[in-house]
Amino acid sequence: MEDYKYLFKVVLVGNAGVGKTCLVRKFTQGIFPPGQSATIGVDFMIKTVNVDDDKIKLQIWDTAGQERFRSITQSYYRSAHAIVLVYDVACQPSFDCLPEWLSEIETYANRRVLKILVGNKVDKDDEREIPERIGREFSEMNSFDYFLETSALDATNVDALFEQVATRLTHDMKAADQRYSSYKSDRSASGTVTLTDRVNNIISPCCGRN
Ligand SMILES: Nc1nc2c(ncn2[C@@H]2O[C@H](COP(=O)(O)OP(=O)(O)OP(=O)(O)O)[C@@H](O)[C@H]2O)c(=O)[nH]1
Repeated sequence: MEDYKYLFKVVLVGNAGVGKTCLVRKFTQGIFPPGQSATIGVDFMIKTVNVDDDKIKLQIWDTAGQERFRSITQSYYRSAHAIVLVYDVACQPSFDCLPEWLSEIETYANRRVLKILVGNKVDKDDEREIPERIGREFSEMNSFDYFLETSALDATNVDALFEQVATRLTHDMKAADQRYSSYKSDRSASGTVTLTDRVNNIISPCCGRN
């Protein structure tokens, strides 16, 4: 039997060059890759983290930001439990493209997907073009579940980003499991179940965010 409680798929999207691959490699391998080349299509890495006392496996999909790969990367949205939309705090065009990415997420991802906005490269303080306040306002106005500024170079908030994703998804999943268990025990106690009970209560244990 596999040694983990849940497996979650996390998909990183955003313009080319914002640092998606570096964030993933910093988190999964602890390195900031020198001379990182552009991602071709999609790549993935796995890391197991602990949430409470449970082992949670994160399958992290790193997508290519380049326009020519867009149709490939779109097919990864549907099965994502969480989508991390990344921009570069020192690159205004990467922030200006966020509405375009959001509309992709709305079109292709599940309605209940966890959405996180990340402003990367905060180590480039002198070159910053997007103040933190503007990023936070954008995330609030567009119903992101949370917002973080990170640096894959100096590791600021990199672990925190993925740990928060794992924690939030685990808690959501446990709550769904609990509702499912109480639905099952209500059903066995009453012997029958009405159509309204089903509509109100049924939650599959494996569909917390699917
Ligand atoms: N200063 C700084 N540079 C970074 C950071 N993260 C990534 N970079 C640099 O930004 C460039 C692009 O990084 P990638 O991780 O390849 O970006 P990407 O978003 O995966 O790009 P695509 O694969 O083309 O979509 C590289 O030169 C990295 O060294 C960071 O936190 N700080």
